[in-house]
Amino acid sequence: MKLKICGMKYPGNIQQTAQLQPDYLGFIFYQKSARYCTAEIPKLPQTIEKVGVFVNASLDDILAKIKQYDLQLVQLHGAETPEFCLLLKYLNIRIIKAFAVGDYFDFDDILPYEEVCDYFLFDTKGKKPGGNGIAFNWQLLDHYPSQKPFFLSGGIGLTEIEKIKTLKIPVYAIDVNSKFESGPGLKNIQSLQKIQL
Ligand SMILES: O=C(O)c1ccccc1N[C@@H]1O[C@H](COP(=O)(O)O)[C@@H](O)[C@H]1O
Repeated sequence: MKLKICGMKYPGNIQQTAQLQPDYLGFIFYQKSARYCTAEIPKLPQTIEKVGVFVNASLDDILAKIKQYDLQLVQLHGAETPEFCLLLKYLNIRIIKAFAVGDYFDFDDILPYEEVCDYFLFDTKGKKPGGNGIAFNWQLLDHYPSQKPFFLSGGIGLTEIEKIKTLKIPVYAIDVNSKFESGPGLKNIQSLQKIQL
């Protein structure tokens, strides 16, 4: 199982987190988030892929951030349409399409995205578009109908990681965020060091 650490904001903290060699580091480009990233991202080891997280951003905005930060993937965490994803795909941009999961989830919703994104991500439906710090009922994924690899996110801490390891669902990567913070965007390195996948 791969690891994405999301919501990075402070250069020194980014460098310390990178030393833990996660597979992905995520940077939030959603202005209303307390984790909104305006930092200069330090040079990272090539094994770490930089993911820009966007919520209903314009194509121009996404392209500008990809260029400015040399992002390898975009995570679309809003109501982006399959047509919008297709536009990005034509530009050779790799896409993680996020879906908010409530008490119920209709997997028909992911079908139009099957051909136009590289990964799915399932996060908890909450008051905010992301970073709510709450887990959803993962058993809803028992009937996952797709072969596409997916990220699991939403309130994942050390206890949740241990539970995820026992699940039968094919989790490609876990995405951790607020449960490993000392403050918004400031990751707690000691807690992150305890992650064992
Ligand atoms: O973290 C944010 O502030 C955020 C804002 C807007 C979109 C996505 C955001 N974060 C993503 O939310 C999930 C779950 O985070 P948490 O563990 O529940 O805090 C994660 O995928 C982040 O990428």
